[in-house]
Amino acid sequence: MIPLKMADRDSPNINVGILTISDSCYNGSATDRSGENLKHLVETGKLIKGTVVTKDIIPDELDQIKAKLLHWSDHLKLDLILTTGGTGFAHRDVTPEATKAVLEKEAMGLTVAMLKGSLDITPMAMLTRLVCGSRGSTLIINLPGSTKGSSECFQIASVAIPHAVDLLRGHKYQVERTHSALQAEHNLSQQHGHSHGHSQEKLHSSSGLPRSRHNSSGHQSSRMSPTALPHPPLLNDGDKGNNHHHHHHHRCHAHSHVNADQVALRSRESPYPIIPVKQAVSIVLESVSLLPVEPVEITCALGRYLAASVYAADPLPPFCASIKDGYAVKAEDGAGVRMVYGESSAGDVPEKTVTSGFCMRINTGAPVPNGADAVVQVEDTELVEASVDGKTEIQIRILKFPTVGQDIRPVGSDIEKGQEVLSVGQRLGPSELGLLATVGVTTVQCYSLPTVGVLSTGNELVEPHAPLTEGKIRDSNRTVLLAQLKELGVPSVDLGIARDSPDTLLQKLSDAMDMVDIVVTTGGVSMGDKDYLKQVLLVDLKAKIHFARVLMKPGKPTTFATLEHKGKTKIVFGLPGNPVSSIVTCHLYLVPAIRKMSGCPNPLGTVIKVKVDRDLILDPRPEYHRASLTWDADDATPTAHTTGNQISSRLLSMSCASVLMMLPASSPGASHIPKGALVDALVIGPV
Ligand SMILES: Nc1nc2c(c(=O)[nH]1)N[C@H]1C(S)=C(S)[C@@H](COP(=O)(O)OP(=O)(O)OC[C@H]3O[C@@H](n4cnc5c(N)ncnc54)[C@H](O)[C@@H]3O)O[C@H]1N2
Ligand code: MOO
Ligand SMILES: [Mg+2]
Repeated sequence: MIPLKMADRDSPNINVGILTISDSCYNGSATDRSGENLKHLVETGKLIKGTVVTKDIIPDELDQIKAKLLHWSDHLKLDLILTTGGTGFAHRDVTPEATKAVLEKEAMGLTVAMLKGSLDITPMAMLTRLVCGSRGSTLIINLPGSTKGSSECFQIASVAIPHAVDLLRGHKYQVERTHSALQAEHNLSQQHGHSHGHSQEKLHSSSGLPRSRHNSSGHQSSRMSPTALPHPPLLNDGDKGNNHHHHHHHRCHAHSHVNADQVALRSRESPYPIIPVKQAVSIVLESVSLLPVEPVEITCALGRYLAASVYAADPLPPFCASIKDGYAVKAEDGAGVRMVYGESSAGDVPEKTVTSGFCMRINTGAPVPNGADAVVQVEDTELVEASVDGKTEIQIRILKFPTVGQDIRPVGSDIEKGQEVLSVGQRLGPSELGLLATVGVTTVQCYSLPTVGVLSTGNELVEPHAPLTEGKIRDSNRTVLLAQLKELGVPSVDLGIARDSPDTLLQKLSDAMDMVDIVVTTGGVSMGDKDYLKQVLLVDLKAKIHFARVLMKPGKPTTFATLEHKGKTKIVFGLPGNPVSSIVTCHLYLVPAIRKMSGCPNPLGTVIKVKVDRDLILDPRPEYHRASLTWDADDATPTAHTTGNQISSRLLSMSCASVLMMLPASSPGASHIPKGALVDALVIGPV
């Protein structure tokens, strides 16, 4: 029996590619059971803590195998490639040969361990020709083609994989440290040196480290120079309203290991499966956790969620209080004439007692004097006799027979002593803050708020105030997202604009990780050769990409990742760059995530039924169609008015939109929604 080793929870996440090499699987005459099984084994996390970043099936062709291995190791910078198939003695079996051709270092130990383990199971194992080794920081392991054989061998190898991956990564950092030192030295000698870009180029040659063919951007440069940390951007307090500043002209000292120059080799199909919105939302909500509890002053607590119930220490009212302006009487005296004997006004303590035949003038909120058991409102009385100067009443007549307790609030009738007035998970709106004030609780335990960094990406972007030169457009996404965060009351950090370069992205993201819990980027997540975000997340930041495509319109390339930074889990939302796509996905994923982290027990937005005001043609993807609402006087259901052309670049389609109509995907039987039909709509703004 092969011992099963559980994946170490603290070990780093391993980015895995699974390559099935088989003519018959490739041409469809066989199903790829082995590849699917390996994927499953990785995903269950029992053997290694890994993510299957990509999976492919190719024929037993030497050149194709080599090209794929090169691409996955040099371009995708995977930690681990598992191949299955093509390792036998058949004429077409060339996987070991292709693997050998790309390896820089062979790992005989892995091969021998797998062979030994397999021989214990079947002597036929002696016919396998598995090759293992490393290329750059990628570990490549050949596994047999059979499901049983490949899973047995993978189990054996898995014991050593995390450590091997660590070593391969560690090697990289060690070289990086050398480079950092060289760069620091270089910076000193240059004093006020030129552009960092040039100095780095120079360093590559002066460091004496080779710039090899397949590691052109790989092993010889620093991730971050310790000598020139950029200024931190401004932290915006959720409710301070100063969130439109950021630092320009960051000097970029990070060096990404993403290979940016192999455009021709980029994937032509996204390796990420398209998942339904519901699943994407679940993944997001499962991946984020409640933030720690902190004491919050009542003056800063608007919009926060309570982490501890609040109880009343005193009853309210604390004394029997009058509900009306009138006279405190003894009910048993009935209607008729009374002598007016003094006054109880709010804030004072009545000194006299009401006795039979007497009453006391009283105001709303004033304590009911001893002896009185009812209040008669002034409207139900008439004046019988006033003092000569008209300043006081001497006698009045009660016109209606009073009942005991009439117009009196007994002690604790609004809030009992010890009563729970606010419970865990409640959002502190204005009224809830009032309750806190009422019960005299000026500091409450609330869940902390996440700090959210907002980064725009794109070479085409300029600041809204900057002149528009040719080929440029103004960055609107950042303004929208920062405003959205302000509306939610969460602190934000304006991370500015990142150029479409892996180095800049890495720099901005690395800087952000120290400052924020969540980074929201827009742009650079689709299929373009300059869409680097996912690669930087995977390769440089060792992030786990939970999903990168969602079946929705707009918002298809929405990307969600988590990464470990200094012992904390950081959340990254890579929203699509199209202005409408970024807003819609912000409402669907970011806002619920923020709500959950801040302690909101039901983080999903409100969905209502709306009536469509015209025929709507359905899209092949489920669509989030923007609309404004009106109400007809005699109809409880609002009518939804489309905001017009729904193309995801058209920001005007968001203007005045208070709901996103959630239209289903078209199907052969249903191509449109008829005028007057009811559809679900997510409320996204004031209605
Ligand atoms: N070959 C494919 N191309 C595209 C696909 C696809 O599946 N295959 N998906 C399309 C979809 S859907 C979307 S949405 C976009 C998403 O693109 P990215 O997230 O990579 O964003 P960019 O390419 O950087 O920009 C897209 C678009 O948005 C404008 N933009 C970007 N940032 C801003 C900003 N801050 N303010 C205003 N406008 C911004 C940018 O100029 C582009 O026009 O990809 C499709 N392509
Ligand atoms: O899905 Mo993209 O978001 O069309 O616009
Ligand atoms: Mg793009």
